[in-house]
Amino acid sequence: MDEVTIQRGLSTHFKFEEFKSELQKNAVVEICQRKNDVLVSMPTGSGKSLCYQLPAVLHSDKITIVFSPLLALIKDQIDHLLALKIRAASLNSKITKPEREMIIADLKSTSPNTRLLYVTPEQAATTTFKVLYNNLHNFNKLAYLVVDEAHCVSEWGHDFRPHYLKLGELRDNCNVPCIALTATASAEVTKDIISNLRLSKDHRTFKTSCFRSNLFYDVFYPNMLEDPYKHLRNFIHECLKMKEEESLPKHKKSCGIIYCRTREQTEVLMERLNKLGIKTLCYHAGLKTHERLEFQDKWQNGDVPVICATISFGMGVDKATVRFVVHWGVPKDPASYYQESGRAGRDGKPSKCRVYYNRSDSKAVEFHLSQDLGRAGSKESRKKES
Ligand SMILES: Nc1ncnc2c1ncn2[C@@H]1O[C@H](COP(=O)(O)OP(=O)(O)OP(=O)(O)O)[C@@H](O)[C@H]1O
Repeated sequence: MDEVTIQRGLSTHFKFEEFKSELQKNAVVEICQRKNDVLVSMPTGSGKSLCYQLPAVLHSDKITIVFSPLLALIKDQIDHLLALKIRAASLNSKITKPEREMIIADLKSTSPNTRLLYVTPEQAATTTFKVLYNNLHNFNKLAYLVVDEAHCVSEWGHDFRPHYLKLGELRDNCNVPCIALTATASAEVTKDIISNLRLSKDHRTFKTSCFRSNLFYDVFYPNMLEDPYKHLRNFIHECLKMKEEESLPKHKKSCGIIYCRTREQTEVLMERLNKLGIKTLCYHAGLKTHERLEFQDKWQNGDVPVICATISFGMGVDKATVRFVVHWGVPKDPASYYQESGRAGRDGKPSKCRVYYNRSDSKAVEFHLSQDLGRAGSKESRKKES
């Protein structure tokens, strides 16, 4: 496939006049050739999804299967693609029987309209999926197998998911190129991705440093501050360029996320900030579904600029104008912190990431470290045994 066709596809289907980076372009061009397996390791917000979505759309006679870890993430991707009039679907427990039947009928037809099919690794392990997959493979209808958040295949990854390991089995006797994508892959994780997903020896890698030059990080100790809540309010004013008497930023889209460790913390902090004149909502798994959707919508539309959330908020949140990410308490581990703070500044503009770190948090850090060390130890001993 030539570069002119690819460039035209970028503007026709995705409405972008140029690639976000040279690396994004090179990855897309390589993937479009369908010759090799490809590993894409690029920072949060760098446009990894386009690396497989554009090639998937350009191979208009085939289907791309995307393995993705979370239904919320899948929903977000599908909504985005449907808005661009790209046929994408997902087989999961949340869809109705008629919807499922319609998707399967299309996938079984001689010329399916579906370009991208999203499934979780757990769904990929079901018999229904395997039958469908074999059928598509045998009739040469598959363009790519895409593994999003590929670090989940590795026990060294911060997000290890045992079902991800089984995805490698789908690649046995399969000649469809595999595209693995991740934002956070250490050398160990990269090794595991390559071996667990059985990437070919001559696979191509498109990797860039995880450094985000527009993000500015700092740490404050609440114990040493006169009033941590006012300190946070001043930080919000500064990041959103708000004056004290204003309750909304001038740029309606400017906003921020405050990650808290517990549901209760999100509510307490929301209340405090509202009292201090900052319009704030909360988001956690304890809210009713309709409340969660409503609150996320209000934040997404810019009606409320700040959201206090547990880490369940974030995966799939793709708002370009997040000007700050605060951790009200210590993050779980460095890789999670990179992912979560990476929600900031996706439009490339300067943005801030701040941790408010309590001395008591060090106990939580020690606990997580000892868990990680335990995991690393058991992995080493399993390696020795095998
Ligand atoms: N060529 C492009 N030009 C302009 N914007 C782009 C381009 N490609 C992607 N984007 C936009 O960049 C943003 C980030 O893209 P995407 O969600 O794919 O990032 P990501 O690398 O998957 O990040 P994460 O790992 O955090 O999920 C999206 O809003 C997307 O529409």
